[in-house]
Formats: sequence, C-alpha cells, structure tokens
Amino acid sequence: MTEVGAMSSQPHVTIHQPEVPRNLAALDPVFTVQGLDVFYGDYKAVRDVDLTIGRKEITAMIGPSGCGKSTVLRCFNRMNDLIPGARIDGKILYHDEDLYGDHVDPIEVRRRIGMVFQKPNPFPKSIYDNIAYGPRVNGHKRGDLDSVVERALTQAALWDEVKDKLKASALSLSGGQQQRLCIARAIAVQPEVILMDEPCSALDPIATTKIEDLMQELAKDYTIVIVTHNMQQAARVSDRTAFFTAEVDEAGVRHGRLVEFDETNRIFTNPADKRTEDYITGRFG
Ligand SMILES: Nc1ncnc2c1ncn2[C@@H]1O[C@H](COP(=O)(O)OP(=O)(O)OP(=O)(O)O)[C@@H](O)[C@H]1O
Repeated sequence: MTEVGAMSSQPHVTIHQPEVPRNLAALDPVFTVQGLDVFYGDYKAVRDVDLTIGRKEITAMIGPSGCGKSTVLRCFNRMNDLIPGARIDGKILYHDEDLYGDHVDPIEVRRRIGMVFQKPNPFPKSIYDNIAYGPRVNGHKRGDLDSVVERALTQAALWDEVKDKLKASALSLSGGQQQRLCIARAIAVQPEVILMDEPCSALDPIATTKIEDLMQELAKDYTIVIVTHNMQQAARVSDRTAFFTAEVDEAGVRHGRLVEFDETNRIFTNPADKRTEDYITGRFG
C-alpha cells in the first residue's frame, strides 16, 4: 500500500496497490465507447462520451450525483433497454462488435456482462438455488450443478461461510453475505464482465472491505466496471478511473459529461482537468 497525497491539498487519498500490480501499459479493450449520448425520452441525460474499458482491469466511474454514471454503466449490458423511452446515439463496441447491432440478443449480452446492484437482491430461494438458477436456465444438468455452485461461491469468497447451509434461504444471510451471493450468482453463468453499481453502499465497513478484496481477486479473471460515490474506494480498488460531471448547456439543460479518464493513480495525484482536481480534493460535489 502506498500513501499518495492528492494534489497539494486535502483530503489525502490512500491508494492500495494490488499485490501483483497489473500491467496497465497495454490497454486491451473490451468496450470501446464512441460519441455516446443516452436519452430518456427527449431528455439527453448523457452527452458525447468516449471511453475504453480494458480487459481484466477494474474501471471506476465517479462523479457527483446525477452526472450519468449509472446510466452509462447500464448501457454496457443493455439494461437501459428495459426502461421505456431510453435509447442511445453513438456506438458501444463490445470487442469489435456493435453491442446495439440488430442481430445482437440482449439476453445473451446480459449473460456475458453480469450486473451487481446497490442493494443486494437475492431471489427468495435457497442459497443453492440462487446460484444454480442461471446455469439451469442455460441448460446445465443436475450432475455438474453442484460443482458450478461450489466454484461460484468459492470465487465469491462465500463458500466457507455457507457450505453447511446451502438449503437455507438466501434472505437469512447478512447484507454483506447477500452481496457476495449476488456476485457469486453473476459469476455462475461465466460472464466476461461484471458491472457493479454502488455495490457497497448498503454495507458496513467490514463487509465493504471484503467486497473490495474480492474485486481485486476477481479482476484476475474478469473485467469489472464499478460505479461508486466513494472516492477512497475508487482509489483503493480501480486501475483506471472515469470522472463524470453534469454541465448545463447553452439551452439551460443539464447533461452528464465525461471529464477525464486515466489511470487511477494519475486521476488522484495529477489530474489533467481542473474540474477533476476540484472534485477529488472536495472543493466540488
Ligand atoms: N429511468 C430514468 N428516467 C428518466 N430519467 C432518468 C432515469 N434514470 C436516470 N435519469 C436521469 O438521468 C440523469 C443521470 O442519472 P444517473 O442515475 O445515471 O446519474 P448518477 O450519476 O448515477 O447519479 P447517482 O450518483 O445519484 O446515482 C439524471 O438527471 C437522472 O434524473
């Protein structure tokens, strides 16, 4: 862990370097966002975003409330399709494929690109069935389901805590355990990407630390994009950070904009844009 003073002024942000620092020089794009606008009906909530999400990296999206972080996150697995009136302009390439192309099946998109939400949302079923649900839907047979469940729970650092009570209701778990269960449920269908929308905001500091440690572990195998209000968390866990803000245009309408995207270390120690500096030093937002 290294202590890095954020610019010249308060607050200091502590950056935990991963045990084995990943090589950030080679950004291997999973998503390439080009000129993305996102609309809810006539309202352009997010304007003109260009961004690249690197494979097996953790990318954090930070910024003040209402700047469009969750909106952009939901574009990566087409969750916005489920909101009436939501649509995009511009392009999101998933590897080299247009994620919004006519031939692309949004259900398959959501299998490959899983999501974990702010509030843990296990199904009102047993722990086992929560994890087995996705693989069953995808046609897994009973025989190998047990090992799929064990593997997902192990990867989510929950196996030891639940292995003797797999038939118990998932709702009997603590909030932090429920969130790790939701991560295990996302992993069980073998996605490539895990999107996390404020995954720790409903958790206490100990449960938060467990999820952050887990994210570092998961980033060895998965690409992770996390929206967080917690700048310390972005600094601790992510490789790259995208800072968004909301700006009022000529017509007086507020739009979310991407201000700066860079290696996390740089965003928190030497950002290029004054708006980023003001935000991370607590002068704004
Ligand atoms: N379902 C929706 N219908 C209409 N407008 C929406 C919808 N979801 C978000 N918005 C609007 O889009 C803008 C961006 O919202 P979004 O939730 O993406 O921001 P955010 O940065 O994630 O905010 P927060 O940090 O508060 O969660 C806001 O003006 C919001 O009111």
